[in-house]
Amino acid sequence: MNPPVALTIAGTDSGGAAGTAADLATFAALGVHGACVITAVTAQDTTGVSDIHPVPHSAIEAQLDAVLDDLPVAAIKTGMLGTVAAVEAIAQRVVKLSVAHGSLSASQPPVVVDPVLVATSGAVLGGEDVRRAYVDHLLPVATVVTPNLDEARALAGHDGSPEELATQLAGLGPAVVVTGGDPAATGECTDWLAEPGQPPIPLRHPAVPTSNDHGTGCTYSSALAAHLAHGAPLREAAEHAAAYVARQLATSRHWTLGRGRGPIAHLFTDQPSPTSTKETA
Ligand SMILES: Nc1ncnc2c1ncn2[C@@H]1O[C@H](COP(=O)(O)OP(=O)(O)O)[C@@H](O)[C@H]1O
Ligand SMILES: Cc1ncc(COP(=O)(O)OP(=O)(O)O)c(N)n1
Repeated sequence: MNPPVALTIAGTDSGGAAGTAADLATFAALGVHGACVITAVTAQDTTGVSDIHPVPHSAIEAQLDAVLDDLPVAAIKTGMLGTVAAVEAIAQRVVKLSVAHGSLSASQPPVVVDPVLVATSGAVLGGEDVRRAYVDHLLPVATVVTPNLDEARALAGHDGSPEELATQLAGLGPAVVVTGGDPAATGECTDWLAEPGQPPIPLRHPAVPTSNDHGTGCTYSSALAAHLAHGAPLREAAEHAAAYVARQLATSRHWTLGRGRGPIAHLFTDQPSPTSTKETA
């Protein structure tokens, strides 16, 4: 039987921790064939981002055509998009896909949007115009959006508790997982899941004490997309994704790679692949 296919639309990280390196490794670890559309090339290591080179719009469109015209994509994840043109182009593709599949069709691939705006190192990966484009164009057509607390505040346009922000952003149309919590203070992470029209739910798990966490958000959103590609319902997919991230953080916690915040592990772990409920062509 074929594995499900997931597509990541994201930037590269030359240090191999975040971006498409994290996404494709996570897909593979979770039994999903990964395809990728590169939106930007970054010169990046464990200490920060030193250069960003956006991929020309026509090359992004050509990659999207190549993948979507050929492969049976069961889930899409977006990471660093970097420019307004890229955000708008992806939003238009999602609308086109929903028209092609019929908006209520179960075969419409879920779209996980990780609204990458600022890296943990402080590097700006999407400016104010990009933030606006997410709110106006991509969030309304996404299945689920996975901002960390800073990104949720930026998207909502004000400070607030994670549950308030999750509820507000879910009002734009997608389900929302505001990730993170305050692991250093509480020893626990709380991700808030809000589905449109429903009260937000806290998803709690123990925090792994580590500073090797570069790529954590990318790994989480890819794991979420992988579980959705296997046919898991959203809450279950979110819980499995957090468990996967915790296991990978535990694997890399004593590593001494690089001078800054080291990478989350992308090595294969002994976690069994999820059972797929989807058949693919
Ligand atoms: N120290 C940690 N231990 C366990 N899980 C963590 C830890 N830090 C973050 N997570 C989890 O990783 C996922 C991504 O969260 P987050 O760190 O907020 O992403 P980002 O890298 O975008 O800031 C969430 O499920 C969050 O709860
Ligand atoms: C190319 C690229 N995409 C996304 C990120 C952000 O990564 P994330 O996993 O959200 O968090 P940090 O790596 O910043 O801790 C990135 N840095 N590069």
